[in-house]
Amino acid sequence: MTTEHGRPPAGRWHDGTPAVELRAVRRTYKGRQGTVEALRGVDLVLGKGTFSAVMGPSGSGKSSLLQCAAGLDRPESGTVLLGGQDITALGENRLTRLRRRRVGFVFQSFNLLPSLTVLQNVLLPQRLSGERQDRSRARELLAQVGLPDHADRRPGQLSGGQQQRVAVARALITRPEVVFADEPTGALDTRTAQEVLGLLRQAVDVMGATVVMVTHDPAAASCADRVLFLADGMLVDELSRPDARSVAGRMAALTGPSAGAAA
Ligand SMILES: Nc1ncnc2c1ncn2[C@@H]1O[C@H](COP(=O)(O)OP(=O)(O)OP(=O)(O)O)[C@@H](O)[C@H]1O
Repeated sequence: MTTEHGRPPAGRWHDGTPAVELRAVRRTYKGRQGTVEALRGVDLVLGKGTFSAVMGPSGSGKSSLLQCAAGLDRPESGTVLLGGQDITALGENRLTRLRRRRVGFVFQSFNLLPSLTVLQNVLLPQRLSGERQDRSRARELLAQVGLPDHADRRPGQLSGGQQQRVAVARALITRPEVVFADEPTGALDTRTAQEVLGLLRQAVDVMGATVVMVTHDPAAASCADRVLFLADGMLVDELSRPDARSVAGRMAALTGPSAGAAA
């Protein structure tokens, strides 16, 4: 796998099948300050084999959207479907099993286990879900993310960019239908960020995965097929085949002095 990414070969894997669907999803938080409506009725369909970026001002509901879509959190009301299956109707144990087998995660802070080797970290989702641990696939993925000789090292011996590559390999080990990435490049320098984005892009283009990525960075968002813009818990805009300049322009409209009017 190279780490370059260009424009997606549009629709190579995307046949119109929905990978993730949100229907009238609401999420509220009750706190001392009162009730916060983090998501106020979000409807969304993300096609199989597509790369979507989620952007919006701070507090607009991006993480809440990702958490609900990934089955890490439950909406107050509304429905979330993964591969056509209603995950909001599942009990905790079945939801956990489904997440482990069918969903991959990449976080800003890498979240590798320091006491495990790189190879063991990549195999962890299979170990947790009780599947056979496929060491040859793990080594293959490590080679694809550019770390063929790092399997026996510990995460602490790797750079931030290398750790995030391991996290991408780990996210892909179970051949998940959807990879959810929350600010995956937030802790990386520009060049390393581009390399990690290239790996996510290739997961879509080569493996047919569906990627959903929250980001604050217009350059990162421009690697996606589609950018969704949230404001005040609602989807207010979107861009297809984005470039960094147009993404930055839309964001400025949401965060600038007349943002209320734009949203
Ligand atoms: N656990 C919680 N308890 C109370 N309020 C919460 C909680 N989590 C999120 N919120 C509130 O819900 C709203 C949406 O939060 P969310 O984290 O989804 O936004 P975000 O767009 O991801 O923000 P950021 O870009 O700053 O990470 C915010 O007003 C936030 O304060």
